[in-house]
Order: sequence, then C-alpha cells, then structure tokens
Amino acid sequence: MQFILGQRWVSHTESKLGLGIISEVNGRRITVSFPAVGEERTYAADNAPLSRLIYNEGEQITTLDDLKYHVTSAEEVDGIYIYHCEDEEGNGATIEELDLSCFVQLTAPQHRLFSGHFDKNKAFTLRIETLNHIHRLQQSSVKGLLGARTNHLPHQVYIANEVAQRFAPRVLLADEVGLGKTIEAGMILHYQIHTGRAKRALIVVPDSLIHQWLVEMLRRFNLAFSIFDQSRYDALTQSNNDEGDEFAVEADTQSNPFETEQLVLCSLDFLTENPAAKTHAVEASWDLLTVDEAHHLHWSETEASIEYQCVEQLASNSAGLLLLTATPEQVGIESHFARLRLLDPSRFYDLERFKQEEAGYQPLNLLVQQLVELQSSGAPISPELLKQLGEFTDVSDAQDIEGIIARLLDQHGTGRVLFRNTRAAIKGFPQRKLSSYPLPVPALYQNHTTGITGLYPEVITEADEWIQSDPRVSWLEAKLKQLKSEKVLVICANASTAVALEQYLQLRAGIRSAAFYEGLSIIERDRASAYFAETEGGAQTLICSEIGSEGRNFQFAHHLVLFDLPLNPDLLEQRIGRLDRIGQTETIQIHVPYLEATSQESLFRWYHEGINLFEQSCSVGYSIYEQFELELLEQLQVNDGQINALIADTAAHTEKMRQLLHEGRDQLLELNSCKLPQAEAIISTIEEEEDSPLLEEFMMRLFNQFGVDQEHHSDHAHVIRPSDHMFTSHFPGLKDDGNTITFSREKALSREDMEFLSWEHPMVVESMEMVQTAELGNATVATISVKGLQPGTLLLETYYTVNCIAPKQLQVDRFLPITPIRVMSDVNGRDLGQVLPHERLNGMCEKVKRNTAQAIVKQVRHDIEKMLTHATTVAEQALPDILNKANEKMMRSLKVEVDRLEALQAINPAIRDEEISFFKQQISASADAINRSTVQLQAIRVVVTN
Ligand SMILES: Nc1ncnc2c1ncn2[C@@H]1O[C@H](COP(=O)(O)OP(=O)(O)OP(=O)(O)O)[C@@H](O)[C@H]1O
Repeated sequence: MQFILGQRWVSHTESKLGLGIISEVNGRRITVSFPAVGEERTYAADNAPLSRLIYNEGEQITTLDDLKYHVTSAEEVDGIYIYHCEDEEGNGATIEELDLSCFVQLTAPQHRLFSGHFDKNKAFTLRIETLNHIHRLQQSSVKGLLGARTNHLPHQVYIANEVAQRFAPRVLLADEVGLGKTIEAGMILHYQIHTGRAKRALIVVPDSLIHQWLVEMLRRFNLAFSIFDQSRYDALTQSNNDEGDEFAVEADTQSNPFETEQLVLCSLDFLTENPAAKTHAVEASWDLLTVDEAHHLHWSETEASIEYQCVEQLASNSAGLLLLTATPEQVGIESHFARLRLLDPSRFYDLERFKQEEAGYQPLNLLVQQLVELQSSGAPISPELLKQLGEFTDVSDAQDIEGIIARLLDQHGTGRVLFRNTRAAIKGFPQRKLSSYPLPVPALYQNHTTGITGLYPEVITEADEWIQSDPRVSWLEAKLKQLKSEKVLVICANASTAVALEQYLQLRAGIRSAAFYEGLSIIERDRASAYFAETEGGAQTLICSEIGSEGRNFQFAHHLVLFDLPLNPDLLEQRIGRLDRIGQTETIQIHVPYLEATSQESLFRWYHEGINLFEQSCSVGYSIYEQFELELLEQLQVNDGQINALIADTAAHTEKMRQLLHEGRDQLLELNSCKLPQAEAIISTIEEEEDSPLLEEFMMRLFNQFGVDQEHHSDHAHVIRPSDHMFTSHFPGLKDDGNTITFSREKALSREDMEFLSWEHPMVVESMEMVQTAELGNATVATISVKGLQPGTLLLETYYTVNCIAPKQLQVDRFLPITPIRVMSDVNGRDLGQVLPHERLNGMCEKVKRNTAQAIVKQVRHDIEKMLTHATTVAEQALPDILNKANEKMMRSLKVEVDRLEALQAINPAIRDEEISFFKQQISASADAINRSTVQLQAIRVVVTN
C-alpha cells in the first residue's frame, strides 16, 4: 500500500469513523484523521486495517458541501484521485478526493451484485448473524461487563455496573484493603473503553505498583497500557527533537509525548519530580484518570501537598476520575474532604459544612432505614415520615421510594461519589490470628526504650551491632526455621532495617530471602517479589520496608511478621492487607515480636487491647488515633507502665465509634456500595451469556470463513493459527504463531496461557466490526424450490441497518443500536417476511454457479433495481419510529443528569450554570445526530425459485 497525504481511506475495524484522510506519513507510521467524528488514528503502514475508497464511473459521490454528483471518469494525479462528474442537471464539476464528504456510505452491496462480485450463502448468513449479534449486544443490560478474567464477586460487579454506566464517572473507590479496588477500576475502565465512553485513560500509581497494574489490566481485561517513565519520556521528547533539526525546538514544545498513546500508566513520583512531564500529562487531557493509593494526597486548609496539587491539575483536565484508597481518612478528615472535592467540587465545596453533614448522618440513616423497610413491605410512606423527609429532599412523588432514597444519598451523604465495602458486609474472609512475642531489652538499647526511638531503636544503631544483639533478629531466624515450608512476609518501618535483616538472613542464617525497599529500582522490586512468589525454589521470606505494605498481592503467604509497628493504624491495616485479601485461603497468622517494657510494648497493647486492630479491620482507626494521639505519644515517651487507663479509654471510644458508624455513615455507605439482589441479577445475566454456546459456534464459523486454522485443544478450548488460505491479510488479534483460546471463564482463571474469548474480547469485537464494515457476504444469489411458486419467480431479501454518524463521545449507540431491518419481497412488492423468515430461507437456499448467477442478475437487473427501491422505501418507513424511540431513551437518560444538577444547585449555589448547560448541549447534539440517521443497505440476497 502506498499512502499519500490527502488520500481517502476507510477503517476495516471501526466503521463509525467515516471516511478518513491521510494527514501524516512518517516513515513506517501513518496518521489518518476522521473529520466525521473528530478523531485521529495512527497505524503501522505495513499493517493498517484500511481500504482505499475509489469511485468508479457511474457511481454517486457526495462532497463536503453535501452536493451529489455522478462520476463520469476518474484520473489519478500524483497518487490523488480527481473525479470528473455531473450533477442531476448535467452540469459538470471536477472534484478532488480531498473534497469528498466524510459521512459517506461505505459499503455498497448493490454495486458488488451488479458487477458480479457475489459471496457464498454461508458468508451472507454469517454477515446477518454478525449484525444481529452486534444489535443484541448493543442493547444488552450487561454490555461492558462481559469478558473480565475474574470471579464474579457481587460487590465488585455492583460497583462496576453502577459507576461505569455514568458519563465521565468521578468516584472514590474505598473498599477495605484487599477487596479488589484494582479489579473494580479495571472493570470500569473496560466498560468505559468498550462502550466508547472513554478512549484516553491515564493510571497514576506508586512506583512499586506499576508492574502489578500493568499485568492486572492486561491479563484480566485485555487492556494494554503503556508505561511512561523518565526514560520513555526522554526518548519520546528526544525523538521529537530529532525530527527535522531546524524545527527541533518547536517540535519539543508542540508535540506531547503523552499523546502518543491512548492508555498510559505512570507513577505519581515520576510526575511530581518532573515538572515538564507533569505539564505534558495535564495538557494531554484524559477521558478517565485513575489514581491508586490516593491517601497520599494530603491537603489541609493551609497547605496542599505536591502530590495533591499534581492530581488536582490532572483531575481538572480529565472528564472522569477514579480515586482508590482503602483508608480514605488515613491523614484526617481534611484530606478526605479534599479528595471528595477533587471528584465533585460542586457537591463538596465547604469543609465546615462537610463536617456538620458527617455528624448528621445518624438521623439521615434512620430515615433511609425506614424507607428501605417500607420498600420491602410495600407499605406507603406515612404523612409524618413524608414531612420529615421533606426537610431533606424533594418528596413530590411519594410513590417513588427508590428515587427518594437515591436522592437522599446523593444530596446528603457521600453516597454517589464514595463506594466502600467492608469485610463485615461481604463475608467469607478468613480469620486473622495474632501471636505476640515479648522479648527482653538488650543492653544495646537500654537508653532507647521510650518514644519513637524506642519503637525503632535499631535505626540509630550500627547494623552490625543490633543484628547481633536485638532479640527480634534471633527470634525471627528461629521462627523462619520453624516455619520452614511456609512463605513468610516480614514488614518493618525502615528500609535500613529491611536491608540489614535480609542480608543477615540470607548470608548468615542461610534462609532464602529477598528485600523489598525504596532503594531498589522498579524492576529489582518486581524481581524480588516474583522470587518470593515462586513456589519451587523461591524465597521463603520477603523483607519489606513500609513501601511493601501498600497495594501488593501476597495472599499466597499465610504468615505475616510485623517486625515493628507503624505509628498509624491505617498503615497497620495496609500491612495486614497484603495477606488479608481476596484469594487468601487460610487463617492469617500475624506474628508480633516486641521488646518488653518499652514503647514497643505500649504501642502493641494500645493497638491490640484498645482497637483490636490485629484481628479485626477498623475503618476509623485513624480518627481514633487522632483523638488519642497526644496522650498516646506522651505515654510512649514516659513509658511508665501507666498506659492501662489510656487503653481502657481507647477501647470504650472504639466501641462507641463502631456503634455510631454502624448506625450512621457506614450503613449509608454499605447501602449504596452493594445492593445484593441487583448484583446477583447482573451476575446471573452475565453467566447466562457466558454459558450460552452462541459465541463459540459463531467464532468457529468466523474462523472458517476467514481461513483461520483451528485445532481442538480441550473442552471449550482451541488453538487457532493463520493458514495459507487466509481471506484477509489481517485477522484481528491472531498471532503469527497462533493463539490458544478458551470460551470458558473457569478455564481461563486457571490457565494463564489461554486467552479468554468473550463477546467483548478485542478479537471478537474487531472481527465483528470487520464483517460489518467490509464487503464479506453483502451480496449473494441462491435458488429455492417452493411449492406453489412458479419456477423463475424472483425474490429479494435485503438487510438494512440504522446508520448514525456522530462524535464518539456522544455515545449515541446506547440509545440507537444498529437495528437490522429485514425486507423480503417479490417483484410486485408483496411482503414475504412472515412467510419466509430468514432462518427458514437459509435452510432452503441452494448454491448457484457463479456464471449462472451472473447471467441471472444481468437478465433481471431492472427488476432487482425496482425491488431494491421498494425495499429501501420500506426500510425508510420503519426509521421514524426507531428514531423516536432512540430520542425518548436519550432524553430519559440525559435528563436525569440535568434534573440532578438542578436539584443540587438549589441547595448548593456552587454548581455552575455551565455544568447544567453541558448536559443540555449533549441532549441537543445527540438529538441532531439521531435525527440525521439514515438507513444503510447491508446485504442483498437474490433468490430465484426453480
Ligand atoms: N473478582 C476477582 N477474581 C479474582 N481475583 C480477584 C478478584 N478481585 C480481586 N482479586 C484478587 O484479589 C487481590 C486483591 O485485589 P486488589 O489488588 O484489586 O485489591 P485492592 O482493594 O486494590 O487492595 P489494596 O487495598 O491493598 O490496594 C488481587 O490479587 C486480585 O487479583
């Protein structure tokens, strides 16, 4: 293929892009702009899924100004076509291909039919089957939720379904540690990208989690993110500079490395340490920004951390935002409020007001509970309750209890933006068992037994010395030897402690170990944790500094040693969460060695007896800590054994807080974070779709049709390979050396090497698009024998789809699916749709030799043209009804957003009018696009009786 600027090409894989223009040819890469949808694509020149659009004599073309002409002749000048044309009045015109409309009809079955390019009947039926599947899937209630290589867990599926359907969702995913926030974010990303709601996504995570995120997104959701780090950024900026020396400076400022990829993964440190990269990342603007471990974003009324400021800038230039943290209040209510403000500045605009609201959740919860009960009993709301509710929200429709609950949660709780599931609500998690080991203080530490120093005395001591005399070291060595066949995760607060410990265990005690700390590069850290994960010959223990306490998956281990304790309950929860997470199969053994009669013992007792934090997770650990911080620090400092009173106070306060939370905020959150019956209904629909044999059968037919070789592997699993009789040079996702695929999620969960093919796997999606967009099966001829019909009777079966070309961000297909319209008639325009349904006709059709078929078509061309005109009229008659329904659906969906913002604006003047008018514009732009839709002929089958 030779690409020249200004040529017009059509995408095989993305039919909705319209007619593209080659806008850049750069060595082995070409860029095509698609003005109809305002998008651009860059392809490798030798493998671009594109077809050149060239018109022949007699064909109709449409110009940019929507003028129509017939081509009288065409010539190619320097690789660009020039069409000599006439309009209906016979006026001549010369039109360059650059002036062609971007909204052209791209497939022309009738052209192929009349020029003798037929397909076999099988290809025709495959085409119709494909159209029907696309239509069915566009309307599926579980669209976007299929195809994740995960177990179906109700709390995750519920959140994904709830959040992903929103336009540009902005939420805080705050499930307790290890309940699968990464998976929830992946499900939301998959949904948004699959449905076209998002195209550009940026994920920002701590350095140590880059690899884990990369793997989870690819392995579970087929989302291939590109890692951006300093070296990649430098290479991209450098290559910009190298492109044409004289423009070097200009190129550097003009082209943005973050715009070279759609799905980008990078670390927060990389952005905060490199202002130029941060500016580029912000300017690149994203449809969906995801920030993991968002508790690092500190903010107070007087000071915002550099991390907060960075995410604030990114968030203000991103349509959607997912913030993830298991410990939303880790650094206090101010930061929690500030993160909510990032999500919805109009809803969270005043800290004081937010604090008051938090305090008032109890009465609100009582009201919501009453409504929930009424909802299940079916009883109406009493006038008295209605009056109370009226003080909180609009209750004009007292029948709509669900609507009232939703409004209460939206307008008064953090419900709409904050999702938090707890172990208590989910159940099925293993137990945590604590073992503590009081040890004598060595002489070396005699002067370091109190305060913070007493917690980490080794830090101020030479490694050689403390390793020798700290009894925790010999205890650890003995414990590891005792647990010889078990994996043991060890966490300590400081990197220097981790390094010294690991060296000792490895070199002196002969224990297979690895260290994981901030001084290692990302690759070294990944290598260390992979070594720990290996079942045979891997490390028995991984010694982590505090960075290992975040985000990582170590649930294959069942023993956790807390070599010291952090001075923050949320950090302690994070540490335990490495093992206490989905996938943990056994009771978690938590081992805590401490030095007797030192601040270590006091802190251990305070956590254990005051908050019971080792054996039970506690969502308000940090606020309890804040409450007792000064007293606790004092006790640690004096360390005179008088901590009992503080422990008793803490325990009483913890109990009260747990109770309050249970009655107030947590219940509201839980109510909002997982509605079990809905989640179960969604899961059962997903599983019905997965259990159906339709996909496997369909894909097998598709592989056959395209010449992809298949070999049975095992139940619902196959090996597919390119063959030397391939129908196209490019079959989506097919590797040169083949792929092992399975249609069973169960199998895919246990077999990493297999690709899990679902209706939403890129191979399936793109090959269906390829069928829809390309010509395959769009024209065929067949014969049938029907009693009562004269031999030689001509019948025509046509399929039309509704063609709506609109910018992708409007996502019009959620309201207006392609809607195949079948018209089956004879020469007299008699409707035979009922008498000869498609499936029945398929069974009756017999092959016709190509020569015979060409002769038939030539002979009856005039009749076919007449029948086609009639069929188009019939299809067009069906259109207004379809468009009306689409408009109604669109109005219903977008109007809810307008109403919600208007209701919020009534109590919150910070909501800007522009926010409301944004949705109003969406309504009018969508209506315009819907009303401009036309019917598009997709396939013709000429049938002759014999
Ligand atoms: N639905 C699922 N099916 C299979 N595995 C899952 C599922 N959900 C989560 N997991 C696994 O459970 C572990 C915890 O999930 P994830 O990392 O998403 O939790 P998290 O809430 O982000 O944790 P943290 O709070 O530590 O950041 C991971 O190993 C993940 O792969």
